[in-house]
Amino acid sequence: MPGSAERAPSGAGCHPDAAIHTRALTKRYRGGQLAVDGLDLTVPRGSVFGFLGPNGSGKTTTIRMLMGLIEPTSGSAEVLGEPMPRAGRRVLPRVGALIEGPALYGFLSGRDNLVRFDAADPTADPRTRAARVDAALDRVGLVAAAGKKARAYSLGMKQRLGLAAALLQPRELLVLDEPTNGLDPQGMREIRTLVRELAADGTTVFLSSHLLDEIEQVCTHAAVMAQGRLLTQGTVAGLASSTRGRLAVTTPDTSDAVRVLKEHGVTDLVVVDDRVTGELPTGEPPEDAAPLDLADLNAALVHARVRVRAFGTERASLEDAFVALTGEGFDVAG
Ligand SMILES: Nc1ncnc2c1ncn2[C@@H]1O[C@H](COP(=O)(O)OP(=O)(O)OP(=O)(O)O)[C@@H](O)[C@H]1O
Repeated sequence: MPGSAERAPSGAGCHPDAAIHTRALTKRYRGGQLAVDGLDLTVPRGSVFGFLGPNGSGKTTTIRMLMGLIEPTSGSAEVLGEPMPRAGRRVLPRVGALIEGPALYGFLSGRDNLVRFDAADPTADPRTRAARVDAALDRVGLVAAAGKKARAYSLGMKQRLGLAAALLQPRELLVLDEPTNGLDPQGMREIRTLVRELAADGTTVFLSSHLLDEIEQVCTHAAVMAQGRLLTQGTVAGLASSTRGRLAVTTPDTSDAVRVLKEHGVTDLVVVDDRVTGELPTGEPPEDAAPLDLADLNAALVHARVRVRAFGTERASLEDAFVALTGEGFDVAG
């Protein structure tokens, strides 16, 4: 189906290296709302992929299409190399999902909730159920609280129990919709640690968030959505480095510093009080390290007898990248 506005370089067909691959995926709700507009998304296997966008940008709608919960209006989606929703019965057992909070029975203990989830899975052998449940509780750090009623759990514990349910079977892909939404900082940290651990075991994790900070802390890759459209996707380091940090030098010898920096190709120099900032020459900085010539630059300043109090780059964040992409801050209501 050759579309008109395709940007993905690869042709149609199977994408075995991608955990998720969509092509021109579009959802228009019955009321006319275009929630997802021509989405070309590629989530590499083994990545921790952050699906980022303000409220209402189409993240949940995308996830619901990927999981076969709603039909796309047009376009296609592959999950673990298989077309969705068509191959749902084959694909979904290999995917653990936590969407819009877990459905828990408050009057049951954490352990009994998991027993109930496991029993609802026709492929799960009842003879090994207890071992599976214990392993899942252990995985999310809920062994000590396993006997407590779920309604007495904190929100973070409930999220962890939901994750445990998703982890009763080995999964190739975890899809988490806003997993830290509503959690306190401690709960957020716990979920992030868990995501990192799961990813370290080789599970691909696809998580949506409206928190840039969170994506930056746990994700290797990210895609940025706004108003149903994909603004960009790539490695987190790459996205941030496309908005490079400025060089900043603190010195009492500002005019000498400006001269030396200019000689070394630094541009757009600005002096404010005892601080000189400028754009580093565009070389080919490695994705996640400081540009190569930083040490030489520092040495050159010292050699020219510029007294340097502080020297470094102001690190560009994903937030800077987002602002550069959209020209606006991140807290945009949908
Ligand atoms: N069932 C629905 N019927 C009509 N419009 C909908 C429906 N669900 C979502 N929308 C609209 O589609 C757009 C995208 O919503 P979606 O929930 O996918 O965004 P989101 O990025 O996940 O945001 P949030 O984090 O707030 O859930 C919004 O404008 C929303 O109002």
